[in-house]
Amino acid sequence: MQSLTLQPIRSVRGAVTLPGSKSLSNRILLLAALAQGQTRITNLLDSDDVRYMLEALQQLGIDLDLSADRTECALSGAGGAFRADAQTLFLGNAGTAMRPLCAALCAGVGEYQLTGEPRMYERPIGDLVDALRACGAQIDYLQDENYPPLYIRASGLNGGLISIRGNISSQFLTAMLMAAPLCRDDLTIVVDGELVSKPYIHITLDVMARFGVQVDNHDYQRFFIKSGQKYQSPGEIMVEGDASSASYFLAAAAIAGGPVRVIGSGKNSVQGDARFAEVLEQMGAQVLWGDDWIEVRRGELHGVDVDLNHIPDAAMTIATTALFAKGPTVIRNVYNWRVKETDRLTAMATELRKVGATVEVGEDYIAIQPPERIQSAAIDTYDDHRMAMCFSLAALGDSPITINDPGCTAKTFPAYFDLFEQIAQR
Ligand SMILES: O=C(O)C1=C[C@@H](OP(=O)(O)O)[C@@H](O)[C@H](O)C1
Ligand SMILES: C=C(OP(=O)(O)O)C(=O)O
Repeated sequence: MQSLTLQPIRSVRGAVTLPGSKSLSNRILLLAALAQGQTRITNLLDSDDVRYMLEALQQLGIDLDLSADRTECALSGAGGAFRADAQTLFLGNAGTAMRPLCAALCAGVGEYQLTGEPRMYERPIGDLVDALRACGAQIDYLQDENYPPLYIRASGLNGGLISIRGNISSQFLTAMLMAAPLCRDDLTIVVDGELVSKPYIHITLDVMARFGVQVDNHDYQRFFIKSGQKYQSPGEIMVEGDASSASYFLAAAAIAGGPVRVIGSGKNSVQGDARFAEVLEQMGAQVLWGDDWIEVRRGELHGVDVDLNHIPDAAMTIATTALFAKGPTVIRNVYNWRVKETDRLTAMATELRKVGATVEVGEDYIAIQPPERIQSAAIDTYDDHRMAMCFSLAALGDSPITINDPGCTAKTFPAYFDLFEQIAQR
């Protein structure tokens, strides 16, 4: 396993053009594949998660033409649900491929095996499978009950009234919503209990609307989708910059100077993670907002006690920013950190302690008391891109920080460490 040692960084400054959003790239690709007409997608993210979606669509017979740098894609939609022969689709550890494809495939015809990396087999999918079975889907678990790999015998989905649990992942509801217009009848989806990561549902509804499908949204608790609506290509569509990827650069600016401007996501962003900058502001940073950019400068940072359920991915960046704040920081309501790329509550606590922080972890929160001085450490990343990226901030202290397996950023941001170096001043 390779490692990367970051020498201490004195300050940061500059502008970063963000790669395309993972959440938007995979939603747009899937809906373009289900739509009538050709879609030209620009600023597509080139990363492992998107590659798995692209490869799956090609295996499903979708004709697509990628530019040499893989950030532009012309795709001819199937004009409805997939009808393919038995296929094994390998989806890595991409939640945004596994969950939405599972539902979309059930809406069509064919037999499919959905597989992935070992960690994917530890990430639950039972709540989605239950909802799909309530619409008549035939899905079998090939190993453990409630987890991939899955075997799907697809013959279309019925409509009606179904409920879905939303307390583990919003991606289950996203998957049902995107498949809903393909159902034989109108579909009403009721969320059973709490819904986590709610802003991602806003992204889903926004992309569906751009492909011509209307959803009646009753306060994110009940959704009605009229059947017979067809996804229509919008012609050309540009992917917004990734707001979760922006968080590392903005946090670096809040800690060590700036200004740093991220370009591609701003006050008009459809992504909930753009609101990460509000948390930095609450901690004492100075934030400027443009339509499609955000700029941050250093402030005297102080710890905060915050519920970050709405921005679970960017919330990890607050955990390492807390190393530089005065006083403790508590991040609450992030139980589902435990079912993502790794158990992020445990991993975060272990690695924060290595650099000298005092950390308390509960079932759904983490409390971080920063150290007097950040200690040099070799950070394990647990095959979790966000562990690697958010711990790069620890190099803004005055000790070198080693990141083990920095290549794991390939999941969503292969060029991360190159861009981070470009804003670093030593
Ligand atoms: O829908 C999406 O694009 C995502 C939803 C979130 O997952 P959960 O809903 O499981 O929290 C987020 O963590 C993930 O990176 C992307
Ligand atoms: C949780 C994440 O990914 P996924 O889309 O696989 O759920 C993430 O990117 O932090």
